[in-house]
Formats: sequence, C-alpha cells, structure tokens
Amino acid sequence: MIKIENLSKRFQTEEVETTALNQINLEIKEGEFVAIMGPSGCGKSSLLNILGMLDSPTSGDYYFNDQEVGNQKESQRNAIRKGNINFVFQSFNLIDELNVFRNVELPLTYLNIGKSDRKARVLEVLDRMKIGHRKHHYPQQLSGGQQQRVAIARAVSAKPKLLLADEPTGNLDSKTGLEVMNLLSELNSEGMTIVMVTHSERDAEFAHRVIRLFDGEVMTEKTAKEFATINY
Ligand SMILES: Nc1ncnc2c1ncn2[C@@H]1O[C@H](COP(=O)(O)OP(=O)(O)OP(=O)(O)O)[C@@H](O)[C@H]1O
Repeated sequence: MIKIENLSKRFQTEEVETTALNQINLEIKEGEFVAIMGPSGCGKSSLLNILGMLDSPTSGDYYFNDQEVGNQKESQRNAIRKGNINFVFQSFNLIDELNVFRNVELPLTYLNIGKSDRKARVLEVLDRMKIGHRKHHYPQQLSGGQQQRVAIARAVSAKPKLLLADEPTGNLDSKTGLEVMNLLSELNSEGMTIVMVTHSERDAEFAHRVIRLFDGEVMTEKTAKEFATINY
C-alpha cells in the first residue's frame, strides 16, 4: 500500500536548515498495523504528515497504492486522500460547536453521501465505538476517552483504507488508553491499515511491527539493538 523511496524532508527557516527525514526507505503492506517510535524531534510527525499527504517531501518518492503522490500538487493529493486516509490525533480535534452526531457526520457530508445513508452510518459507527448513548452531547461534556472514541468514529465513518494515529492515547489515563488501543486493534483485524506514532512501548505492542526513527533515519534491526543499550 505504501512505498517510500529515498525520501527526505528538510525545513528551512531564516537561520537554519533542519533535516527532519533523511533518505528514508520503507514499505507498509495493506492490513498491517505499524507503530512509529523514536525520541522527540526524530521526524515521526514529519513522516506521518507526508504519509497523510498533508505535506510533501523535499526529495524522494512516496507511492500510495502504486501511484506516486509525494510530488503531486496539493489539490491532487487532497483528492487522493479523500476517502482513502483519515487521522486520529492526541488532542482529539473535535469541533466544540457540534454535537457528537454532527462531528461524526461532517466528513461524510464532504463525500456527498446522502442524508439517510449518513445517519445510518453515523449511528452504526457510534455504536461500534460504544458511544452511541452520547450522540446528543457536545465534546466538552465528554471524558477524554469518550472524546477519543468519537474522534475514532469520525475518522473511520467513511471507511478509509489507511488510518494514521498520532499518539492516540497521549492524553488518556492508562485504562482508557487500553480501551482505545483495543478499538484500533479491532479495526485493524477487520482490514484497516493503521500507522500510529507513539511514545508508549505498551501501545506499540498492539502493532505488528515497530519502525524506529533516530535523527530522521530509519534504524535497521542492527542499529536498533545497538541503540537499545543507550537510554532515551
Ligand atoms: N514546520 C517546521 N519548520 C521548521 N522545522 C521543523 C518544522 N517541523 C518540524 N521541524 C523540525 O524537524 C525535526 C523533526 O520534527 P518532528 O515534529 O517530525 O519530530 P517528532 O519525532 O514528531 O517529535 P515529537 O516526538 O517531539 O513530536 C525537528 O528538529 C523539528 O524541529
């Protein structure tokens, strides 16, 4: 599903140039659950943003389902992302002015799905995320775990092929975090490909595979072993 070849991302500010990703190569197959780990500043978010087509690489290629997307125009990337890729964030990013039902319905509106179809899909996904009983509540009336379940419902209501999660349990206590990880695992076992950035070794255990980044580079198994002897 995903193939990245010799991909680099550099940020240029007035004084300095930062290499966030340096000549990365990686592949992710359909149906995989992959965790991306590494110390702060190693390039995890930069990689997730590129995978999600929110940002483009400075050099190198990104193939999504065999189509080169990294070097496409923004409008083209947006069109490919629509319906294929969705996101879950650490800070939930729900719209405070909309109730739970409307938050989850919104992305379906952009996909031009009819009203009765939307309603059926929203109710189904809210039930699956065990939050259907809160559909008339507003985000601020919910606990963190409930908000994240709504955010996951919103992200998966359009049945994306790829779900990108940026520290999805970062703002949750460990019990609620575990519930969220179980939901993500369930979605993955039904076929959704998941790529998750995490600092939590416990969350990473839910993944099939961990990609470790260090200073913008993917660590090989060998360098990862060497690295394990250093504390970070
Ligand atoms: N928009 C930007 N402009 C300039 N530099 C940036 C920008 N975004 C990221 N960087 C730099 O690129 C490097 C990688 O950042 P990135 O956010 O990808 O790391 P990260 O691994 O996600 O970190 P954290 O775990 O702290 O979120 C860092 O040195 C960061 O300062």
